[in-house]
Amino acid sequence: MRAVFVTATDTGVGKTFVSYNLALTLREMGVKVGYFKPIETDVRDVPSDGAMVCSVTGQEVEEAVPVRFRLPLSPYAALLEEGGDFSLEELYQHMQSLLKKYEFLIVEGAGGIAVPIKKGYDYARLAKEWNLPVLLVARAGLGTINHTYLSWFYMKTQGINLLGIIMNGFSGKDVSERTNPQIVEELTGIKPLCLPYTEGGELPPHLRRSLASLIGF
Ligand SMILES: Nc1ncnc2c1ncn2[C@@H]1O[C@H](COP(=O)(O)OP(=O)(O)OP(=O)(O)O)[C@@H](O)[C@H]1O
Ligand SMILES: C[C@H](N)[C@H](N)CCCCCC(=O)O
Ligand SMILES: [Mg+2]
Repeated sequence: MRAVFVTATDTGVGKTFVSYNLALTLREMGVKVGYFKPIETDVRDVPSDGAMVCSVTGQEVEEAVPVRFRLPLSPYAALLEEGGDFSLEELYQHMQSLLKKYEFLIVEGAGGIAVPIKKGYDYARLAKEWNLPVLLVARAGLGTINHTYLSWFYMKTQGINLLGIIMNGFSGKDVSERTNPQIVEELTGIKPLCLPYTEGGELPPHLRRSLASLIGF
């Protein structure tokens, strides 16, 4: 496996947090790791997701995030609102060039797995057509059962290779956190990796190693 697609049950769930910690771990393991966020929205000057993970991989943000939009929207909505266009084929070719340059590539979506990139084309279709195995990031607390199950079920219908489910941001303040992991496992058959809310954004080494083991390192 030379790449992974990091998706989520929604926006703001921790895809970049997970990508950052994965990149850190692979770099520490001596792996030449790259990051690719094909499209980033909500960009004023420098793409924040790209800047965050490129601070670890050492890439130019321009290489990691080729398509940017200003408004905080899905890529498709941003196209409708801001105009312009981009080629999915060119983005795929860019990924191929990055796969030649790096030993492992972390690819991040925008928002959740069903977010539209163009009319009739969402991130599930991109992951499938780009032949990328997937990590699903989910929230830890109340509401995550529904979101996680729906995302898992949708990916199953699309024939996506789901490597793991990461439940992210355990705070100990939400009573549902006690049972959510068990219920998600019962519903999906996948034992989730549970990550705590972590000030500063860098997980402790043992949890970063658990993350890396999900992608075979
Ligand atoms: N486990 C965590 N501990 C502490 N802060 C976290 C954790 N996970 C995510 N965050 C913070 O929550 C916010 C949202 O996380 P993140 O940016 O990774 O979401 P995302 O899924 O990448 O969102 P988008 O769809 O915009 O790409 C960020 O400020 C991030 O630093
Ligand atoms: C702007 C945000 N940070 C993400 N990049 C895009 C989230 C799109 C969500 C679309 C939706 O699910 O309604
Ligand atoms: Mg992100």
